[in-house]
Amino acid sequence: MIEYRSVGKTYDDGSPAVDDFSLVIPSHSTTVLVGSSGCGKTTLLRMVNRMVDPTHGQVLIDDVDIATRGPVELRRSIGYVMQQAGLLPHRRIVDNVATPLRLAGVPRREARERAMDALAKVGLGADLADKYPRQLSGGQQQRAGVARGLVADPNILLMDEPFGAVDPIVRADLQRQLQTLQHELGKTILFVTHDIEEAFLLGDQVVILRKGGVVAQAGSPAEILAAPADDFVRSFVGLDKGRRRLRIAELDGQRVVVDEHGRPAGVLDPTLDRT
Ligand SMILES: Nc1ncnc2c1ncn2[C@@H]1O[C@H](COP(=O)(O)OP(=O)(O)OP(=O)(O)O)[C@@H](O)[C@H]1O
Repeated sequence: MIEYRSVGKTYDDGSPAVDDFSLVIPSHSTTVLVGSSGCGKTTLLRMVNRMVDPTHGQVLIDDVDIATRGPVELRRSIGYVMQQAGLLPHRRIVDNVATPLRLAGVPRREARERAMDALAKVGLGADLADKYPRQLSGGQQQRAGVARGLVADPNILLMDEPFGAVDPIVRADLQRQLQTLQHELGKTILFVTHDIEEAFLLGDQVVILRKGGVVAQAGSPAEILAAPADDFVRSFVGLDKGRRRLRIAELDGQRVVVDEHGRPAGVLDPTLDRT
């Protein structure tokens, strides 16, 4: 479990990126921080591995204040996947993925084997292992970034807009794969995005932020959609545009679900009630 207790961060230039933020992130589930650019998402994410130290308040992991832990040791115990993958250009993919293990003192041969396993887990073939990042597509590089985040088998995985820079089809593929991996691995994932669709797709808990890291609403996607806290949330999740307000209509004896404007969103499938 990760807990933010009344944390704030003011950078040296005096701008308060986060004012007063509290949140509990349950273990073995995915929490998504979502909000517009500059609302403090990255600042909050980086507080968990001490890339950013709060100006006030505490961050606890399993009830231990992480200010009492060495930043280097802490960082090695937490997986981190960033936008643009962040691979070192002059290192082969397998060596990039093995980096967290090598830094932790794992012998070269074992680190390579484990890196190969991690690459397979994210769907990258062994033929890509000895290539350099520039020889891979953007999506493949992101997969390698996820493999590097997972290679040391951390309990916590921080993901900062990891799929932000790839096209929508590749992005959907990466999202599906993360869902499958998480189903299997059950990590505690903290994921940052500005895309509400991605947040609803991946998040068990979704935290909608306003500027200054102010929580507009936190809850499951269903809770947020069923009872948006205010007009800001209603607009942020698209409830004001009619797209998410659905009703049942009959079409040739079939029951279909349509939006406010009558555009079809899907069919009602009674067999799903039993799953
Ligand atoms: N190192 C820094 N020094 C000074 N100000 C910073 C620094 N990092 C972030 N900020 C400021 O803090 C605020 C929050 O930034 P942060 O990157 O946490 O937001 P974000 O929601 O992740 O934004 P984005 O989606 O654009 O990455 C912004 O106003 C930003 O300019």
